[in-house]
Amino acid sequence: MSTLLEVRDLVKTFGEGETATRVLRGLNLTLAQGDLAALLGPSGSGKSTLLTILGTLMRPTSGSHVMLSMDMTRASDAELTDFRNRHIGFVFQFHHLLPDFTALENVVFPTAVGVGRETRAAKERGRELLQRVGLSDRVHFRTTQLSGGQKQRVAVARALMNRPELVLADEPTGNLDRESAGRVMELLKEINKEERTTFLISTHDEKIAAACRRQVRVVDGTAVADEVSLS
Ligand SMILES: Nc1ncnc2c1ncn2[C@@H]1O[C@H](COP(=O)(O)OP(=O)(O)OP(=O)(O)O)[C@@H](O)[C@H]1O
Repeated sequence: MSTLLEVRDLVKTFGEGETATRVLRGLNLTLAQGDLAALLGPSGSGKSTLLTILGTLMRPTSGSHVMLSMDMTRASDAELTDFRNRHIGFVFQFHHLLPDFTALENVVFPTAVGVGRETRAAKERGRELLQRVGLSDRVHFRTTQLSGGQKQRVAVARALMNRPELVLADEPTGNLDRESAGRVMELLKEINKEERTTFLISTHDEKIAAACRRQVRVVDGTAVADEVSLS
């Protein structure tokens, strides 16, 4: 399998001097194209920090970060923004949908920001994605008219809008009941299989982690213990 991204000796320190907190302490991780990986670790171990760096939303203090053969540590802010829009999707614990907009408008939004308007092709893709996540009958519903699980499925559709190679999900099921959580996880698995989209999913839920092919554990911000499940 070809390598999608690699970080080596990744260090992230917040603050300076006596109050400095060293969160990531030389972390190594390689993701292959098509990986479906859970990111586990105790609260405060640095999972969100790692996802934020991999999403190019924050720079590491030191270490290397290469994705799709591009050296992220040498890229300008504008290059990072462009790269992020093209290649990375995000799903968060809280859906972060725009409340006054419909499901379709929320899904199309990332593209609309990129090109300055909602093209017909973008709307078509948005509709297809909403159908894919099982919400074809909710296309024109506003965010406020959707259940928690439905909102999170809209957020998954939105993350896929620009056909990203990598989707970073930070506790995507953390706010959902067990049944909705299971359904969202099933959906991520199907998309991973069908489109070979790579997923890195941070979770405290061992059941969600077990549904992934890889389990990556952050231990003391230092080592990453990696277990590849056989199922
Ligand atoms: N901007 C910041 N400034 C200072 N410290 C920070 C900042 N962001 C995170 N931290 C610290 O870094 C550590 C790791 O936080 P992070 O959110 O990455 O952990 P996590 O593993 O995602 O935790 P959880 O499972 O609870 O979400 C915490 O001790 C946190 O206080």
